[in-house]
Amino acid sequence: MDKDGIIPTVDLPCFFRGGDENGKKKAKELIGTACSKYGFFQVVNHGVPLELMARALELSKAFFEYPVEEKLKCSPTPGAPVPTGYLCKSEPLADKNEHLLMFSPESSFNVYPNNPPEYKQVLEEIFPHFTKLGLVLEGIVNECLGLPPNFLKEYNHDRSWDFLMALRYFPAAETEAGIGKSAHEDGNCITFVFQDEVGGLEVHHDGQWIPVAPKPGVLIVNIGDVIQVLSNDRFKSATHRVVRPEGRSRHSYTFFYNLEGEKWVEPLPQFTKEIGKTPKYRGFVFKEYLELRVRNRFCPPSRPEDLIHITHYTIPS
Ligand SMILES: O=C(O)CCC(=O)C(=O)O
Ligand SMILES: [Fe+2]
Repeated sequence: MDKDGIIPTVDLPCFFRGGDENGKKKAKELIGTACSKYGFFQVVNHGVPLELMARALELSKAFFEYPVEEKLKCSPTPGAPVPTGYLCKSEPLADKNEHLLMFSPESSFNVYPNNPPEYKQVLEEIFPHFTKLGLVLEGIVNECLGLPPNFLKEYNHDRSWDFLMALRYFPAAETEAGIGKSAHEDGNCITFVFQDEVGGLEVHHDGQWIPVAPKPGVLIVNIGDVIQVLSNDRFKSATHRVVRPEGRSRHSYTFFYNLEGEKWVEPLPQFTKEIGKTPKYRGFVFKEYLELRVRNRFCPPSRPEDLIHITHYTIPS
């Protein structure tokens, strides 16, 4: 975040069109600093077609307007790492939103709405653009962390746990706090977000909540807990939340560039013994952490301090 409260924006065309080594170097420097200071940045010229992003938002607005019976036709299939399809979160949960979730178009867990008729096709079309961008940004993060070439790509080679969510946040009433998604950190590797003109995403930095102003076509990128642990806190998984505005719905999409569930996560030797530092986390199997987080979301503990965060694995110093 600059002094004016705007999170850094990075232009990415050099990574898609090749050439321009100077542009690449500049973008990498910006991203490296943003990841260690804030855990958040924004990207433009990211390769995801802008008209597809706009169309996806339009279609999810139409979908979430349908009566609940229609939306429930797209109910979760059991067995997926996280429930796919349509899910509504409202009373008694603090977070008031509804979402539609899908894994990659090849996944047998996906359930799609029949209406609006074009929705499935647009979701299936946009998904691989995020996979591609995830790979590009993972490569940049790999370089910024000074890891051996392709280290993260090889470590995180299985794309079957990546998922995309279309979200609708209910309008807040005049008398309520209007939380749409409570303060949290993302548990995955890298997240992409795009939001409509309503806004509402906020990042916690230096004790303050900083709004991420909506800008059409811009993608917000944030580092998740897995990268924070691997890098032994070199890169930050920042706390963020969504505030619901009064009187109007807010729509967004999030793409979670994830990790396969059986993967072992622990601080890498490059950030511990090779530089004489102690690990800040004990190792864990990724899916165990994910399960604890899913349980948190659907059966929240009565005391907020009992919510599971990555600090669950912290080694006391
Ligand atoms: O809707 C948004 O803008 C962000 C949602 C979010 O933080 C999440 O799904 O983890
Ligand atoms: Fe998040």
